[in-house]
Amino acid sequence: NDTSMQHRNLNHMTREERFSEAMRRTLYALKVLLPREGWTPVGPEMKYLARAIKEFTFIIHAGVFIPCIMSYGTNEQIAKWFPLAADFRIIGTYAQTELGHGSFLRGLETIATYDRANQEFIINCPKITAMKWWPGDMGKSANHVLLMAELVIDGKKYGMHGFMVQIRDLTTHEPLPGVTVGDIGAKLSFESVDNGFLYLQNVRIPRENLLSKLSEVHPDGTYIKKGNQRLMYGSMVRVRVNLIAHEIVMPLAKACTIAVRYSAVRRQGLINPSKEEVPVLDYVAQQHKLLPQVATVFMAHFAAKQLVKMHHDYSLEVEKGNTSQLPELHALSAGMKACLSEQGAAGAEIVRRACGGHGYSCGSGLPFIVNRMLATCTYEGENTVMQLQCARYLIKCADQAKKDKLTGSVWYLSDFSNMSCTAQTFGDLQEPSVLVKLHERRAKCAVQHAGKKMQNMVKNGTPAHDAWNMMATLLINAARAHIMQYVVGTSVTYISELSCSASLKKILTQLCALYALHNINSNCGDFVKFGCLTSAQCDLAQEAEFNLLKQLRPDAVGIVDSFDFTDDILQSCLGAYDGNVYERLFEWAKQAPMNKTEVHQDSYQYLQPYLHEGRDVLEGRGRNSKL
Ligand SMILES: CCCCCCCCCCCCC/C=C/C(=O)SCCNC(=O)CCNC(=O)[C@H](O)C(C)(C)COP(=O)(O)OP(=O)(O)OC[C@H]1O[C@@H](n2cnc3c(N)ncnc32)[C@H](O)[C@@H]1OP(=O)(O)O
Ligand SMILES: Cc1cc2nc3c(=O)[nH]c(=O)nc-3n(C[C@H](O)[C@H](O)[C@H](O)COP(=O)(O)OP(=O)(O)OC[C@H]3O[C@@H](n4cnc5c(N)ncnc54)[C@H](O)[C@@H]3O)c2cc1C
Repeated sequence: NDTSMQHRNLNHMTREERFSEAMRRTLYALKVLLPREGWTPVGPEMKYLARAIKEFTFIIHAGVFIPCIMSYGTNEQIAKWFPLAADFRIIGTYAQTELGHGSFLRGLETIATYDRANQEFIINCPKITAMKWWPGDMGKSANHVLLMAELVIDGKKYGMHGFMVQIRDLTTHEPLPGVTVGDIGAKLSFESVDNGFLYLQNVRIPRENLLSKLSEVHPDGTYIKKGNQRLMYGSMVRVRVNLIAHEIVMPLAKACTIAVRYSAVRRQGLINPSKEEVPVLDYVAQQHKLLPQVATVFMAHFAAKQLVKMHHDYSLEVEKGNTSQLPELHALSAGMKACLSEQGAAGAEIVRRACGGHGYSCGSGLPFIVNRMLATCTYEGENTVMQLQCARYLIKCADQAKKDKLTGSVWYLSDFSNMSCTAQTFGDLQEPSVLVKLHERRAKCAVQHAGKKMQNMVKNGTPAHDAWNMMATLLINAARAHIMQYVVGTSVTYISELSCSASLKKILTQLCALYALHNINSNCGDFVKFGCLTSAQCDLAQEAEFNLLKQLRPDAVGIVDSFDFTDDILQSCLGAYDGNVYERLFEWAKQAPMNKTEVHQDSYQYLQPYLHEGRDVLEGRGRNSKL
């Protein structure tokens, strides 16, 4: 109810207005509105905030830069920079991606050369492709960066390290000497974020600005490794784990709320010719578009909770020096981020399209969500690259499964029990345990299939790296299959352990079965190819899905209402709680800047001569038409 937090209509604002409005609102919320324990905003307001603000600023500052200080800094460095960053007295970003490289980190070209005489690092972008490009909050907001650069001592390269680099004056906010920085221009979404470019030429920083939890450089230039160097990639793992809830589950839930509510209101066409027009939600085709996406919200939410818990447990172990969980966590977080962002972004577009013409209007609130979700497929690890990282781990585990009993998320790779499906009715295929087994078997076969193909190629003389490249599509499919079995399995477990009413558990179980069956029916080639299902059982799987659509239809609106988004959060003429779609659309359109005046003078000047000629002809004064 705080008017300072109410959204102005984003579609009627310029990019610069949105940039400064997001900054005003973010700072107001984080520094004025929210109770804080130390730096962390706490209490129910924080949860509301994460749902409420359509356009944050300082996502990277809060979500990446500060956590990196904690992960890569020594206690002294944390004591120095954390309080400043936590209180927004310095604004930072995570500057890793370059104009020439984003996925292949070993190809990054920015270098930090140690100058022993002055005990400083000299930072350089040796050529244009080395310029940092994309980091959020960097173009106009940040005055510091956590710069990921190649450490060089006496000509020897030591790999990517993190350096704290000040880029703007703390009084004037002007770029410092040797710093060229700015905004990279208009993007598909994130209009309020100043993703930036940063060109550094002979910028000097003190030796103490190398974040030294994992390695350090002594004054004489001696390099000391202090821990598992893979922990340098830790910030990306943490963001991948956290972004699923914030940037995939939440936006998809908003899109589903809008589309399901609108579909319950929008009447179009007849099912029974003798009856009146029906709400489009009565069409099974519409249910088939919307309800599996609603199910995805819940299943992704349950799986993400499990992954966050796994990351938390791993973090506690790392504090004790045990990094043994890192490979599995990296593979799972990379795979989950890739597969759920792919599903989420595709799902948001499916439900947008299901709203017809008005789904194409920004007044629906859907283009904003769809465009923003598309970015999740690219940032924090491009999806293909992430799926291949996941597959790399699975192939290794499949080899190990031949001699060891595996545990954790890959346990099923060493399960050699009979996994054939005995389902005789579509009801059998709605059973959670049957659906879990089917997904495990499909994943196991997909991993083994990809591995076998590569082994055969290598046996026939193909170099391993070429076999890997040529089988990439099978490896990506194996990664997807692995994640799907993880999502279905964790969701079934989560729901079974949930203490809630029987009616709620029934709905959640139906949604879980719908998610699993939709995945089976969308990938039935794999399920038949790997002997998981017969062709007749595939027919049953389709029947099972359609039956669930029918069962869930009466509760569809109630289910999305349970996401509890206010109208101000949704900012949607189609998804408002009162269902007054047409009045809201008309009101919204009238507020558009284009309608500030009845006549748009700038364009009228071009049209005027022709209109006047037309007027004269119609009033009998003009010359005949040239035509
Ligand atoms: C209010 C706040 C809320 C916060 C919520 C979050 C909101 C988020 C909003 C999001 C806003 C956008 C933010 C975007 C930020 C960014 O995009 S930051 C930049 C992201 N960039 C990347 O992710 C780069 C991706 N590339 C890589 O990670 C690496 O290049 C690679 C692909 C992994 C390859 O690296 P390389 O060193 O070449 O490795 P390999 O040879 O393939 O493997 C070597 C071994 O290392 C293991 N490994 C690789 N990565 C990791 C890791 N992250 N963790 C642990 N281990 C890793 C890999 O498995 C190999 O192991 P072995 O098989 O045992 O050899
Ligand atoms: C909205 C947004 C915000 C961002 N914020 C930040 C930030 O704050 N900080 C930051 O450092 N970066 C940020 N990034 C950059 C982001 O991390 C990179 O864009 C991302 O890692 C992808 O790298 P790339 O752009 O080099 O793509 P590329 O890797 O060049 O991808 C191009 C194509 O090559 C393919 N490809 C690449 N490598 C392989 C491979 N090994 N095998 C098979 N195919 C491959 C990819 O699949 C893709 O199809 C942001 C990006 C976006 C879009």
